[in-house]
Amino acid sequence: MDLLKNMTLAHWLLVLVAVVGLVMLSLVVGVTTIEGRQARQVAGMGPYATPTQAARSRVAVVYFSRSGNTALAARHVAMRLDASLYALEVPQYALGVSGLAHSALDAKARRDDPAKLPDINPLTVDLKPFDTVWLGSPVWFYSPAPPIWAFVENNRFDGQHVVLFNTFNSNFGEDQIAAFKAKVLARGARSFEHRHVLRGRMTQQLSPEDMLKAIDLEWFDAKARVSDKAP
Ligand SMILES: Cc1cc2nc3c(=O)[nH]c(=O)nc-3n(C[C@H](O)[C@H](O)[C@H](O)COP(=O)(O)O)c2cc1C
Repeated sequence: MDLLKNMTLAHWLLVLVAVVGLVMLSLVVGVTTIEGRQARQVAGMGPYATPTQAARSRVAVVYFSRSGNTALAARHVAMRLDASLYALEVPQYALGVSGLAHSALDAKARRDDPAKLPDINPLTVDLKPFDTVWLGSPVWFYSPAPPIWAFVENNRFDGQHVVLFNTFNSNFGEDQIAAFKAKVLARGARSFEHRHVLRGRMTQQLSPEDMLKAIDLEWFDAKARVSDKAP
């Protein structure tokens, strides 16, 4: 009791800072633990290899994924469309606390200054053989994640139909999708569509199987878009 009575405002502020710090730390550790578990869960699902030149369609699927969910969606789309599949790698966004921090900081930086884009590998893909290009990305800070913006910045889509697809937990900004569409059209695309799958907040998310069911239903079956597969 004496200890409490003798505490000054500075002491209380220190306690507050320590408590806030601990809460933040446990949040970050919680998020990275869940992300790691999910990534391991989806890693082996839906294996897909691009078909040989003769068999493949005129559809490409290019995607970035940090914790594997967009990658699973991309493999699924590619499988349905006999598409060529390309993954964009950004090592500094790897799973873990450091990767999470880099992801968040870079997403914020790009929102503040659209020219701030990360290095992606590959930087370019030969898209000439394709009529339709699907671009996949998680949503970070209400916008497609920086790597897919970097891909659009460094590639052309002349005369192509581009489909942006996103996995996300809760919300994205229509203004960000409109800006992405404008960028894709400015890089030569003839048309643009947006498809998305809501996974739900971290503690109550769709299972990977249910996410794929939602994709089948909402992106393919319900709308039965005829433009997906090249003739
Ligand atoms: C840095 C960061 C920011 C995020 N911001 C959002 C957001 O603004 N809205 C949202 O719905 N989900 C957000 N998410 C969640 C991801 O979009 C979601 O978990 C996505 O499915 C992950 O895809 P991936 O497994 O392919 O990386 C964010 C995730 C990270 C790591």
